Amino acid sequence: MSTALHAPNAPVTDTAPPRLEARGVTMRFGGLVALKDVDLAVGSQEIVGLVGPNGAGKSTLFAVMSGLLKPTAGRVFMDGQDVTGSSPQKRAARGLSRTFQHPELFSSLTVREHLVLAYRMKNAKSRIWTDLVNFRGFFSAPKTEDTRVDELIDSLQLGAIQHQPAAGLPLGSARLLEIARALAREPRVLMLDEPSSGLDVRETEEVAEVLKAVVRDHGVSVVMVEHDVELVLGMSDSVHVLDFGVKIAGGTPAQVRQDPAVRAAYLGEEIEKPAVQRAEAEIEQGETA
Ligand SMILES: Nc1ncnc2c1ncn2[C@@H]1O[C@H](COP(=O)(O)OP(=O)(O)OP(=O)(O)O)[C@@H](O)[C@H]1O
Repeated sequence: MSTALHAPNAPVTDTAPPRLEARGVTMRFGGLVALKDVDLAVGSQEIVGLVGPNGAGKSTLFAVMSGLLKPTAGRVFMDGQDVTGSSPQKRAARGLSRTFQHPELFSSLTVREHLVLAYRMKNAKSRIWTDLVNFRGFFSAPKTEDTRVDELIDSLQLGAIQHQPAAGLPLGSARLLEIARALAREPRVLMLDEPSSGLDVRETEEVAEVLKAVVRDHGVSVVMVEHDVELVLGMSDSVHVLDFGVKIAGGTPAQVRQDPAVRAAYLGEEIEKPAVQRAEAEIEQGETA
């Protein structure tokens, strides 16, 4: 069964500023330039993929955008508001939610309880502590909370395991739970750190399908760091490629797939030699023969 979810975000017109934007971001760690003058924008209900070889600067850009790191230069904006100096908590209050590469779940709480807790963090903070000492007071939840949690469980296809404790969940389910938990906070932008890490092909496909449905049903924007290039190219509206801290390409998956610099630097393919170079090489070979 699939329940239509109410989109928590008001529709945004085409002229609206990006939901999340990095502008001219440079990050230095001592003498090392981890990011150099990088731009990246995440529009309304857009899926944006960020890829690049190891050490390219993806995690650093993620940290700058989520507020864990303050850039050496450049700015970060949410809906046109400068949030460069804002903490991760303040950005969360503005509608930024993120997952981590290694799901950080409470082993004894059930799948459903994780979502109830996350929902209350956003909507009813004062109830969290009374419920925790009130013998699983989670069960006396108000209707709107139940409805919202049911919607998330349905949307992320967690129904069959909703009463299981997080301990012992397969990694694919744990990742879906992490995404559901991030969505329970009703974000405008969801940042995903390696959503397919450690998953097999079937689980990766499942996560990709669920993510596409999430964007459609929740009206949320997604930006993800991901090593699985095919996954990113297959599901993103736009893809950005970092190499040695520099953004070497950005565009639609088709544009990025064809980009010679990406193919050379990232996909390990040689750029086809221009005709002149080929001719020169042939002459050289002829002379030495
Ligand atoms: N806190 C730090 N202090 C010093 N150098 C750092 C720090 N964080 C990252 N770096 C360096 O910055 C560069 C970019 O690292 P980053 O982790 O952002 O790359 P990445 O693209 O996420 O790599 P990976 O795919 O391996 O996770 C690397 O050379 C890394 O060693």
